[in-house]
Parts: sequence; structure tokens; C-alpha cells
Amino acid sequence: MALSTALPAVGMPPGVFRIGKSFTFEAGHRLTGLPPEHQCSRQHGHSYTVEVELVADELVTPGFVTDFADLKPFKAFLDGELDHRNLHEILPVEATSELLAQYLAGWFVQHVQPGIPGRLAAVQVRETGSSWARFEVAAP
Ligand SMILES: Nc1nc2c(c(=O)[nH]1)N=C([C@H](O)[C@H](O)COP(=O)(O)OP(=O)(O)OP(=O)(O)O)CN2
Ligand SMILES: [Zn+2]
Repeated sequence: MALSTALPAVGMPPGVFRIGKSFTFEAGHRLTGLPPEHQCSRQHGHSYTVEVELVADELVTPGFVTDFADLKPFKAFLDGELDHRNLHEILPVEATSELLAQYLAGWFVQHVQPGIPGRLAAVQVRETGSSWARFEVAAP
């Protein structure tokens, strides 16, 4: 059944749809590869913000790249495994923003992406109000 609307239909331009969702967690770290005189070689903590971006050429009903609610397993992973932990003690890589973004992208691709319609395009990690790193997943 056609929608009854007050506004006229328009030509829908071609393009790519992109969505994002942010998550936060608190964690400590020290960067073990830095010389001892660097401030970040000392134990300290951040309120991390992680943003995932997903893309799709086509939408699924009712007009989603991916239902934001389908990203809950990613939130559960951050809350359950990273929140209030020392990242350098649990990550298999140095706990920099760049490598954390790449690691989280890998976890998302392995555990979330198989069950959703969109494709992960990027993960951005923000450690402070002025510093962030972004990992862009190579297109297949
Ligand atoms: N390229 C990167 N550089 C640094 C990282 C990183 O992950 N990638 N991490 C750190 C430290 O973790 C540090 O906590 C964050 O750095 P910085 O922005 O320098 O933190 P400040 O709060 O000191 O920043 P100001 O804005 O100068 O107060 C270091 N570098
Ligand atoms: Zn830090």
C-alpha cells in the first residue's frame, strides 16, 4: 500500500549509507614500549569512547543499515572484558588508541558482523577530549 504523505516524492540519489554508534568504558593502561621518562609509560586511566561505523549500499526493512540494537554484543564485550581493567594486562597488543581500534575492529568482524546486514567500516577510539585514533577496515 502506498504511503499517504503531505510532501511530494523526490528522486532518491545513489550513494552509500553510513551509521555510527558510540560506547564508553573506563580503563587504565600504561604504554610499556615507551621510555620511562614519557608520561604515558606510567599507569594512568581514561574514559574511553569507542565509535563503530557501519556501511551498506542497500537498506534492510524498515530502512536500516543495521539495527542499532543489534550492536549490543559489542557493548557487552566492552563492559564485560575491558571496563575497569588495565588494558596492557589483557590486550594481545600494545594498549595504544590505534592498536585498540584495530583490535576492536577484529573482534567486531569476528563476533558481530556475521549476524548483521551492514559492514564495519571503521572504529574510532577516543582516550581524551583532544586525542583519538581511527582504524579503517579495508573494503572486501
Ligand atoms: N598516537 C598516539 N599517541 C599517544 C597515545 C596513543 O594511543 N596514540 N597515547 C598516549 C597516552 O595514552 C596519553 O594518555 C594520551 O595522550 P595525550 O593526548 O598526550 O594526553 P594528555 O591528557 O596529556 O593531553 P593534553 O591535551 O596535552 O593534556 C600518548 N600518546
Ligand atoms: Zn593513556
